[in-house]
Amino acid sequence: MPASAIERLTVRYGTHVAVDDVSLAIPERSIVGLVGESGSGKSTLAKALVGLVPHTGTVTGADRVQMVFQDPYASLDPRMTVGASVAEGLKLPRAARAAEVARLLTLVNLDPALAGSYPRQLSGGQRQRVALARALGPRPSLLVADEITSALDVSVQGAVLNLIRSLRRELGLSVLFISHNLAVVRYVADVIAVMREGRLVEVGPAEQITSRPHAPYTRALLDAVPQVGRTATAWR
Ligand SMILES: Nc1ncnc2c1ncn2[C@@H]1O[C@H](COP(=O)(O)OP(=O)(O)OP(=O)(O)O)[C@@H](O)[C@H]1O
Repeated sequence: MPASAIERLTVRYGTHVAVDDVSLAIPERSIVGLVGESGSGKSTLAKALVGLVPHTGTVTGADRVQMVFQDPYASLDPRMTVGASVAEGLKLPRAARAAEVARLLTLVNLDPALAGSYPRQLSGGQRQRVALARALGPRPSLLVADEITSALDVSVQGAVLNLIRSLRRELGLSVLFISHNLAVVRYVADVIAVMREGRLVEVGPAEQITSRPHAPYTRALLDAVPQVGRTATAWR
């Protein structure tokens, strides 16, 4: 049984159909990469999955879902310490919170001493780790990561991708990983879904989609990333 399933999902903004009759399963403990150009409907699909936009069709298995966004600066309150931000979503007695915050920061490979820092004192990569620690607080079974490496320097993108893979392994998380960058998606995902103009063009194992795509559109996306292999190797 999949961790989460989207069936015949349609989202309209006025007369514009942003997501058009999309069905997609996210298997347990797997990372599904959703790739497509800007405006193809990826974020809208994610928002519908977590219940942020009205839609038709059904979504199952998204009751324990958390979402992380592109810009950690925007998602973290600049006036709150890292520790307070991470603690915010925890349903724990006050006395137990500090230990849990330290556990969560350690889980995302941050020094627990950073709990006393403010977002402005951290690098972009560290801020994105804090956003992840905050999302992991409520112990989600499904994580939706929407362009979470797009605002980061290439030099730290790989570390965040490796973190997503290790969180899946250690916590048994399922992940919907959204990016316009096929090289990034290929590195992190088990399954790749390709989206164009609100529709799914094709879905399959990452290896097949990136080596033997069926759709001409996927081939064009691949051709636009000539260094896929080399980039992925550089992140290891
Ligand atoms: N709140 C909104 N109101 C009206 N139209 C919207 C709204 N949000 C998105 N759209 C439109 O819906 C379509 C899909 O947008 P969406 O943001 O889901 O795409 P995306 O693939 O995530 O692209 P990007 O990576 O640029 O965010 C686009 O045509 C966009 O202009």
